[in-house]
Amino acid sequence: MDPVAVDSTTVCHVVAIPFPGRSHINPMMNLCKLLASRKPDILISFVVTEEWLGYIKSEPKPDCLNFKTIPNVIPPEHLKTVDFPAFYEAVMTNMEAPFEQLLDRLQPPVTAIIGEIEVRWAIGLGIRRNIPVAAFWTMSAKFLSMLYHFQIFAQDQGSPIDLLENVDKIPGISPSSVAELGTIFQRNDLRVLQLALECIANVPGAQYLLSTSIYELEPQIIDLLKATFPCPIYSIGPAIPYLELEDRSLKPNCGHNCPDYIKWLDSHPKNSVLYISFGSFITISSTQMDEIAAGLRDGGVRFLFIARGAASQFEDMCNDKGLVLPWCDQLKVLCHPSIAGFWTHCGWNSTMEAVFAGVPMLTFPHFLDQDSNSRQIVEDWRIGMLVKQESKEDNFLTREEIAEAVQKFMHSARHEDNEMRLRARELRNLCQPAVAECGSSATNIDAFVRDIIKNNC
Ligand SMILES: O=c1ccn([C@@H]2O[C@H](COP(=O)(O)OP(=O)(O)O[C@H]3O[C@H](CO)[C@@H](O)[C@H](O)[C@H]3O)[C@@H](O)[C@H]2O)c(=O)[nH]1
Repeated sequence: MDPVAVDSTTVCHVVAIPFPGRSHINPMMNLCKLLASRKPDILISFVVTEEWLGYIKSEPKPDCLNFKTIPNVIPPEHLKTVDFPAFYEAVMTNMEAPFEQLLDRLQPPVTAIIGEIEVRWAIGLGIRRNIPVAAFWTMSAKFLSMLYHFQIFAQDQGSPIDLLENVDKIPGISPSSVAELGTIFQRNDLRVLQLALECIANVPGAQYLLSTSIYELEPQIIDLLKATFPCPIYSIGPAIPYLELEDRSLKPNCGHNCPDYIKWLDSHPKNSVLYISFGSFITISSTQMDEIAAGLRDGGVRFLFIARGAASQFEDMCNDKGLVLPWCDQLKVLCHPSIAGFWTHCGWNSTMEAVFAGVPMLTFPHFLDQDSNSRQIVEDWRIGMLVKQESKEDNFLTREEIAEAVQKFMHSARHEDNEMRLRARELRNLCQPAVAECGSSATNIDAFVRDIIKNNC
């Protein structure tokens, strides 16, 4: 890595420490790019493991941002989902010491830390070292509020799952969200939830809280969080790569530099393609993947399917109807005019990208916050439909169910005057101005930069 160039205009040295995972590193990097775009003389050290540096070192980054590494003290990426609770635990326990040693070596001295909330030790370390911490949350404001109020309520009361069975009211949580918490506790590993609650319990020790939501999207919840936490809260979302949408090589009809999948999208009519991706983290069983492939074929809709490691297995199913790829530039795909809808697992980054692009969603939640995001999409914002009303144990879809669901969804999503599509456009028109000059998120980013410089640099 290049030594950091520090010149006389450097005013502030911020260290960013994301949770090691694509859907955490991406929004943290997007936040850093936003900070750099508003204040190019800020100095940012972006800390990842050596393994992660290998994945991201060639990605574009602002000049004021430098990658810094700690050793690979956690299990490798390819083993992450084999035992996620053990991976999560390792992040909580193994990364702090090497991070602190790195902190001692960084020059000029660090003036603020942007620490992801799920990196449990970041806030405590900041308190111990007298370095202010901005706690960074990569999920919805609603999910943060639910978990925070639940852990306050649950303190010293035994097993959370037993607690939820006998309660219909928890201060700060609406009765419908208490029911949602029940589903979340049933569907997820209790060790992971326990660790997530421990992380969230630390938030009141932070000097600042950065939310990747947009104020206009969750105004009441963000106001509730402001009344709950002692520190200032800045909703700066969406933390997605909208600054890069201007890249000519990924626009429709962009000529010879264009990736083949954008050319393929260019060749199809407006609102005609279903985009399918289940994020960077969850593993879909091979049996379920086979059903998805067969259901898409039988459903007869045009699709672009991101199958990650399994992509090569499904190429044969495509004929002239679809394209299967391991990965793509998701926001650019979602913003392409030929995309009619997005079949998603409801990760928060994907949700925000679809909202930003004004694309309706077919929801298929699996893990942690995804049930809650799905409810927001389908019930609160009315910009999507659930792929199947699943029972508590069964989140499996047959090919017949898939064929029927994608046909029904596409029938609605492709029509300009369909209510779900109109609502998605309305929400886009509410959210895109937030990132424009003087919009709520742009104003909050400026306020955050001003505050950390005024208070800490
Ligand atoms: O072909 C692809 C597919 C995905 N992505 C990106 O991968 C990320 C996926 O993130 P997300 O939609 O949040 O899904 P997960 O990877 O599953 O995210 C985990 O982390 C999120 C943030 O904490 C949680 O909301 C999710 O539930 C959790 O599974 C996004 O930045 C996408 O743009 C691509 O760039 N190309």
